[in-house]
Amino acid sequence: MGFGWNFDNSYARLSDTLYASVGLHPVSDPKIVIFNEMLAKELGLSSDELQSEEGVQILAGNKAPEGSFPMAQAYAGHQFGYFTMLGDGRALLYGEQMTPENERFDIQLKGAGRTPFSRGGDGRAALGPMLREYIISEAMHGLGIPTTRSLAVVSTGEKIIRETDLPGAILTRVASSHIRVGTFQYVANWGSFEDLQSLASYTIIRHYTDIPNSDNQYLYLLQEVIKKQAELIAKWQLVGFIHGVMNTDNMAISGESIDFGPCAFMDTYHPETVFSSIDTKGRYAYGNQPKMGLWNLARFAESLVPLLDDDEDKAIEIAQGQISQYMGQFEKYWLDGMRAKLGLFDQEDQDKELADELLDLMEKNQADYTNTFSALTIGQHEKSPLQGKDGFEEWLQKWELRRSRQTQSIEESTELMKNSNPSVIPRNHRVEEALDAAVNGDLSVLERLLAALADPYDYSSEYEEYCIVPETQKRPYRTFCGT
Ligand SMILES: Nc1ncnc2c1ncn2[C@@H]1O[C@H](COP(=O)(O)OP(=O)(O)OP(=O)(O)O)[C@@H](O)[C@H]1O
Ligand SMILES: [Mg+2]
Repeated sequence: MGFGWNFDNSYARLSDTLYASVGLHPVSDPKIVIFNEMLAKELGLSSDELQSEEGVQILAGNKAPEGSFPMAQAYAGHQFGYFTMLGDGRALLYGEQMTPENERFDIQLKGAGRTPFSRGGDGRAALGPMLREYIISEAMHGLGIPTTRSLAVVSTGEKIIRETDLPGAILTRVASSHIRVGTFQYVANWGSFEDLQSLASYTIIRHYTDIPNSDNQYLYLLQEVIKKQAELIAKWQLVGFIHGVMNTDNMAISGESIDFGPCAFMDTYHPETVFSSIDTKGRYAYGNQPKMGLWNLARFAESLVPLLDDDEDKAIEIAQGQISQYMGQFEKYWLDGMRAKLGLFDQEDQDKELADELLDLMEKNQADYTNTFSALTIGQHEKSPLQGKDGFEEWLQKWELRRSRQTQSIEESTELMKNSNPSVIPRNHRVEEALDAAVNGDLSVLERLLAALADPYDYSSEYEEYCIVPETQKRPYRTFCGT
């Protein structure tokens, strides 16, 4: 039956200032480590073929699939506030697969070798971090959060040199596109006005097709991207996800979460939580994510200025007007999500205060964020990390009174909570445990973790072990980037 490749490479039809076509850099002994059969099916691809000898060659970047157009995309970005030229330095885009449902997805290899944008890097990636991206992206998908996906990880059979020698690997990433805020920054800085116009028009056709008949479609694009990011970052906050490296090159215009380098889920609730070893100032701490989203969107708006009005002052004013909507939108998405987490269908003025009081209690008592909500969900308050803590009883009474004031039954409210509060998240110690075992050749731990993460709102006891917080963390959890 063949692989099922059905490429239509629209990005390659744009100006070649946007990308560099690249050759392949074969690896010596590629082997499949993990493969996502469900995703392959959605893409219209044959799992059997892709896992065959020839398929592995394709997933390793040793042989280009039929109809592909291997390229590295150009982009720039603000990294921890500093602007620089970047581009795919270790990623290779095969092209856009058209699915049986006629949807378009980028098929990209991460870790496929050097490109014209590699600067001093080797273009490679290590097995641990690629499996980590696989786990977290699939966990995000399970949680119902827009995200890039992972089709496969193959080991390369080659060592890569970091602080120590590490096994090399390549991730096949699937994304609705890889257009980033940094792509617009690149074109605004180094491309022509026509390049900017064509990238913006292309983005609208690819991601924002519902465009109304408007005089200024680029203004509409700005509006929609702001809304999508407000919604996305609210979702991150609601599950305690910390991206860790929210540089403008890691913000996708589609509204998908992208680049799961040093990310991690928060266990103990605290707004200042940071896991990334390089984020020494806490720029991308949990509580800063909404405003870093705003900062990035301001950079996006700046890139669009030439398209917003012929008069630059007027264009800047228009851009600022849009950017000023973001925080309000974020707060609305967040509060709507928080109401659902608390089993509330309707709205009362005091709801934000009720949620904030619960978060304060968690912060004061170093309570586990996920387990506090799941204990409320199943109504087993004796299991709550806040049980017996000062002020919790009073809070519970207030919450129960609030719940009883709505027309929906307690059963309906509980159902809403079950669909809004994950019982399973990829806890740091579980992710590390799965990675350790996988790097040492035992994939069973990873496979079980992935099965649990596929259905995180399932409150059956099958995966109970993933809800347990370790008694004491040996040392503060740290994640590392770019390895
Ligand atoms: N080993 C490497 N060799 C060459 N370039 C690299 C390497 N590691 C990272 N880069 C480049 O450094 C920049 C920033 O890296 P970052 O960690 O944000 O991205 P990434 O994880 O490689 O990719 P993505 O954002 O596509 O998930 C990117 O341009 C990336 O291509
Ligand atoms: Mg990146």
